[in-house]
Amino acid sequence: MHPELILRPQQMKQADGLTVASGIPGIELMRRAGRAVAEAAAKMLMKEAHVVIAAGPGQNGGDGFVVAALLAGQGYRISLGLLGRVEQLSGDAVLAARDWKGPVVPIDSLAFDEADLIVDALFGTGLARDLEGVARIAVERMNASGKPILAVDLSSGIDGDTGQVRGVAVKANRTITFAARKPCHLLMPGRAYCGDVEIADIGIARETLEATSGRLFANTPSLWLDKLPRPELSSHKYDRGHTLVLSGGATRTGAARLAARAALRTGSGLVTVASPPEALGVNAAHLTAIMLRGCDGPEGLHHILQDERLNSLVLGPALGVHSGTRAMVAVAAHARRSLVLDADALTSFEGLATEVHQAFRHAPTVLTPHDGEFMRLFKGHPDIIDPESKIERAHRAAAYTGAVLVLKGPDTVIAAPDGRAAINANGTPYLGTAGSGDTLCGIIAGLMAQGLPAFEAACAGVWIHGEAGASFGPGLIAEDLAELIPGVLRKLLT
Ligand SMILES: NC(=O)C1=CN([C@@H]2O[C@H](COP(=O)(O)OP(=O)(O)OC[C@H]3O[C@@H](n4cnc5c(N)ncnc54)[C@H](O)[C@@H]3O)[C@@H](O)[C@H]2O)[C@@H](O)CC1
Ligand SMILES: Nc1ncnc2c1ncn2[C@@H]1O[C@H](COP(=O)(O)OP(=O)(O)O)[C@@H](O)[C@H]1O
Ligand SMILES: [K+]
Repeated sequence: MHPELILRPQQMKQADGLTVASGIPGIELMRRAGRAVAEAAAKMLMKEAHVVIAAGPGQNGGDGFVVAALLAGQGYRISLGLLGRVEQLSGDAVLAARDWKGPVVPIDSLAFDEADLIVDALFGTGLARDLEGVARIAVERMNASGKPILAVDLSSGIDGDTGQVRGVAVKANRTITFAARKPCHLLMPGRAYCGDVEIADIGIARETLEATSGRLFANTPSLWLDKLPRPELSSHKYDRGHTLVLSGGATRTGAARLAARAALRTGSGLVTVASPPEALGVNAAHLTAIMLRGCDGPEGLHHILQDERLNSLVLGPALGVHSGTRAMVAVAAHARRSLVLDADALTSFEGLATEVHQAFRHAPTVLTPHDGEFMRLFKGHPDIIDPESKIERAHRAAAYTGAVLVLKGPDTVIAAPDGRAAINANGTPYLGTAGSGDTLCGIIAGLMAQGLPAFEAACAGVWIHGEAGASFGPGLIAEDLAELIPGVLRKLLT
């Protein structure tokens, strides 16, 4: 299985162009695109149903004309409204419009609430500004109709690159996109606006997509499954790594134990919680398979790390926001072990991002901020926090720090300093529960302990975490997550 490539709108345009240059005319691509949409529409419809098609001024509108002609040929009743005038069409849309022999009405005279199905062919990847005036009203009327909506390529009003709403956007039930998904199909809120997304093959070769894509992927197992650790017959626990998780003080120990248990469940051969002296008692009372060591501040950590077998560290959950935590991070980075930094380890650097500039380029390091932690860490760095694209923000932060960035949320983006990135979409809102992020740290560290490189460990960790949460659903608490990991791994590995 190849990893699923995600193409940004500009790259898709380039892939279209290369395909045309290779001998497939643009109108042929458009006919194939329209046919895929018409087939999907037909499956949603009863005989002689009424289909209302909203066509835009560009090539997305051209697809709409193809759909109209094909569905009319199959006996469906078609109303087609155009934003703009037929004489203003350009490119392949001119040819597509000629295939449609029925009337073309102004878009504001379409009766969306009389439709059995609305086909949204207003805008696709060429959306260039916020929707206003007639276009905006048309989208608002489509949404208000309550009728099922099938979007062509993407929901009109959604920015293909960022997934953001440009003024207003169509709430589609389904989307048929072409050749590859675009970032907006995975990033929020675009993912919610596009509904169920299906990729239609219109004859653009995999090599063409590879040549134009910028190493952006959907985070699915095909991206990392071949690298997932599988213990060999002869292997013992010392071959499977040793994860060290730093605990907070006596009243803040749960986060470390959640991470530690997740690392153990993910297959780290050994896991140790390193605890401040005053919290040893409470940690001891709650740990069984996981080992425990006293660790007094940065010097304590430095001392423990003399043991070379400790090859993967988690620092941050409930560690406290202060200079001591910054000093621990410095010790850990200097020790050049695999490292996951989260929560307080990130927030302790609020406004001090220059201290982590290129700090992590020497060893596999993963930073796992949610949006709030990200904004705090990179405060004063508009070049990193201002881009509208979440992918761009993660890319820039990864390049700045030398670490793999896991920018969390319903659309977690994982970006490596070398330019690779993946968008995750398998989670569930039930993962938004106290301690869920601590568990994620443990999964990623546990995978790195077993030798997975940082980017693959981060991607696999985010996916496994998402899958575990989704398999449980309502009532999920962080304690459940570690216990759900074996079920997810079993499906992946057998
Ligand atoms: N041969 C081709 O060119 C193919 C094109 N395809 C379709 O073409 C689409 C991309 O076509 P385009 O690049 O023409 O882009 P779009 O059709 O998405 O939109 C561009 C048009 O909308 C106008 N526009 C942009 N933002 C606007 C706004 N806010 N309000 C009003 N007007 C606005 C632009 O001036 C331009 O006329 C894809 O999404 C896909 O559906 C597919 O059929 C595959 C083949
Ligand atoms: N709506 C959602 N859909 C999918 N995943 C989510 C959603 N909300 C939160 N998550 C995930 O849950 C985890 C929460 O982590 P975090 O915010 O650090 O919580 P905590 O600090 O309480 O552990 C992250 O992995 C995040 O991606
Ligand atoms: K559309």
